[in-house]
Amino acid sequence: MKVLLLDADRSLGRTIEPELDDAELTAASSLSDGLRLIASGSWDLILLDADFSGAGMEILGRLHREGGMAPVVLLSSAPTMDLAMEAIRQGAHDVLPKPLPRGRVREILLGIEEIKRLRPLPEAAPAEGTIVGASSHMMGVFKSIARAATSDATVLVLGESGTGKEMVARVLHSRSRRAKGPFVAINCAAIPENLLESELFGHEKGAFTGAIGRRIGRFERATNGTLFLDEIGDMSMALQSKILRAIQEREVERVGGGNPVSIDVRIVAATNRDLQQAVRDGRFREDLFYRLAVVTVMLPPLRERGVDLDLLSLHYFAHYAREHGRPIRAVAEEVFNVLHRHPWPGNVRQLRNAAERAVVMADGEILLPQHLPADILNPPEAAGSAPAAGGQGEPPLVTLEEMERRMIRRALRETGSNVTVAAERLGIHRNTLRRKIQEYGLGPGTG
Ligand SMILES: Nc1ncnc2c1ncn2[C@@H]1O[C@H](COP(=O)(O)OP(=O)(O)OP(=O)(O)O)[C@@H](O)[C@H]1O
Repeated sequence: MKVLLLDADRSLGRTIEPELDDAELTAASSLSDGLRLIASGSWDLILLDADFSGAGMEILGRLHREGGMAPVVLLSSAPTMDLAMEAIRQGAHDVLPKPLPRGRVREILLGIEEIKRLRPLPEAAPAEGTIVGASSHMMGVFKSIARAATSDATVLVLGESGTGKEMVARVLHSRSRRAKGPFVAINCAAIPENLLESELFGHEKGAFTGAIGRRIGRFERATNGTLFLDEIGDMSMALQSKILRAIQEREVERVGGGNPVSIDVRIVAATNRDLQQAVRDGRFREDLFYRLAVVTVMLPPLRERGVDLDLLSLHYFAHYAREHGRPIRAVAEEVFNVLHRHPWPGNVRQLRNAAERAVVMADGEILLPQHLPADILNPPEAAGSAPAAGGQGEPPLVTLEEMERRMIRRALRETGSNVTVAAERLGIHRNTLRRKIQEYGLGPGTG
């Protein structure tokens, strides 16, 4: 970064030098030098004394009119409200009193750097229901979906809450030969056990107290389509047997009913529980497990998906900017650093919610870290000291690849993107670091 200081007081340069880090300072103390330097260089920041040869405000106004790209910070040993307001009207980036408050110049430089490193929002929105992802794990998921969609095989979708299990079920349906048929979803954990059976299989009139008419169950309603059994791991053993029977025999019996009704339904089941452990513990029928898991799709938690976090957040920032009519056109790089530090226990659902809240808070064209919800800006793992190994408060495990990515981001941030120094601090050769920066897409301008 190149900083130009226009001030008659030559000692000011020495005062701010320690705050410049890697930035390069050029100073001018006379008007002619100042004007020549302004015209000659492309500056990242201009620090301009309001009294500079009696022409500070005039220079500011001229830079503004000429549409100079460098932000100008006006310095004044006697700042007043009128001066500050006039300076802002004339396009000043900021107004600082002299002597300069310690640390302010560094803050301004960091802010400029942050705003310069932006990622544009995608303009075109993918079709509703598109699963966003480009990580190698998600590529595997897409392949499984593509293969499974062309058959009637039962699919078991596994993953933590909010990882997109229902989305996968819907895509499986919409890409299958049953796409024109119904997609019927039922959350087995949300319906009380005594009602679940008649919800699934239906009941005849008078089957039990309150059964005033015949009711068609979800299995029957999904005929020629797909039945999505969500949270299947929470079902009682008795109902598990009935589901197994329905799948095996391809027919259901309504509660209190006589003749079995044949069904032509494709089953997709999902759970956020460890079903194999449930089988070992005797809480889930092994035969049903194998019936359901003809094809298994495993959705990784968001914190392990690396590049998907960036794609998903850009996707949802753009989505909500359109929905709420916000003119956001880009996102500051630091926003992604903050998002990558968060453990995302609620996975994509939580990210989606955070993205909407950030968009609503954003008041300009650029979405900045301060627009993110407070719980995301201050992740629990950053607070307090490291808990004992295996303790409850321990941050969740992430892949080594994700850990490496985070450490590289941090090293780059803390060294102002100085690859040589960052490589030294990471204990690797700078060529290795350059390669990794490319691999992870962390370089400036690489998006
Ligand atoms: N890969 C993705 N691309 C775009 N949006 C996604 C993706 N994964 C999840 N979402 C969004 O996140 C939210 C949660 O997804 P979904 O309901 O499919 O998760 P789930 O695993 O079924 O959750 P639960 O276990 O709590 O039922 C939805 O709003 C969905 O649109």
